[in-house]
Amino acid sequence: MTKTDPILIDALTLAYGEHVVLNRLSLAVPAGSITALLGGNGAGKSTTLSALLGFTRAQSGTIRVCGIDPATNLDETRRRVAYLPENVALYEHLSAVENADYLLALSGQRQTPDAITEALSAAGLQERAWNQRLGGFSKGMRQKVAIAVALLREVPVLLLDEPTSGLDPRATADFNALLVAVRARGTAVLMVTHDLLSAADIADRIAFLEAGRVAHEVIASGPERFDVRALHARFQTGGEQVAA
Ligand SMILES: Nc1ncnc2c1ncn2[C@@H]1O[C@H](COP(=O)(O)OP(=O)(O)OP(=O)(O)O)[C@@H](O)[C@H]1O
Repeated sequence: MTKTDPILIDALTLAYGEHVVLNRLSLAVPAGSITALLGGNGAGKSTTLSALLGFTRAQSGTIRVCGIDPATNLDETRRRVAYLPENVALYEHLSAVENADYLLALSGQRQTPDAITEALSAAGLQERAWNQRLGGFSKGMRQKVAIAVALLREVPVLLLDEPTSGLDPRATADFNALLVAVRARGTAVLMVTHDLLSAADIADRIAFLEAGRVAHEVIASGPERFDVRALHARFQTGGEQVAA
């Protein structure tokens, strides 16, 4: 953990009423890296994202997005963050290009039509879909529009909540390839997921959230990838047997 990491959480405690969800949670995501945040249902993964987005306030501890406290400087934080929820919210009656144009305008980061189609292409959306209304789009196609907008915004921080849930293996592989490209641009990526295969394939670090804090963290070393069976076993036993 260094002070310059774009995502920095230190000793964060967050409770809903009496229910302590995050208990002195510490987590850092360096620039140009992907961290997968794993944990059982209700472990506090989405709450962590919510705190980073400034939607939910912690009781104590430190949270910084590119050095900015989301709790006190929401606008500056959101300018630096792209967030993909599990079900991306886009405008059904607008085309892919119009959605991108409108969302970029909302964030004050408008781009030329050429730049938009280039980003949709880079995100893997086929040209025939660029000017179609979103009504008939699959979940994978919607994710591509959303990630194209994130690419165009050139944000230093990307937060994802279960991005591959409901995607078929091919769409998942395509999406993961996009995340790898986003990482190569220097973005800090924090991905909440139950998809152990994707985490093993693309994450640089995997953090296990238990009892409101990171109970275990594994870091990929060189070309070695994580062992999916060992990640799975971690969920079964809560043991310490995960190796990179
Ligand atoms: N707005 C809220 N008010 C009260 N309790 C909440 C609120 N949001 C979440 N919680 C509770 O906080 C705990 C953590 O929820 P959270 O959604 O962060 O878990 P999660 O790890 O993302 O779970 P899942 O894998 O099921 O999505 C849960 O017990 C949940 O019921």
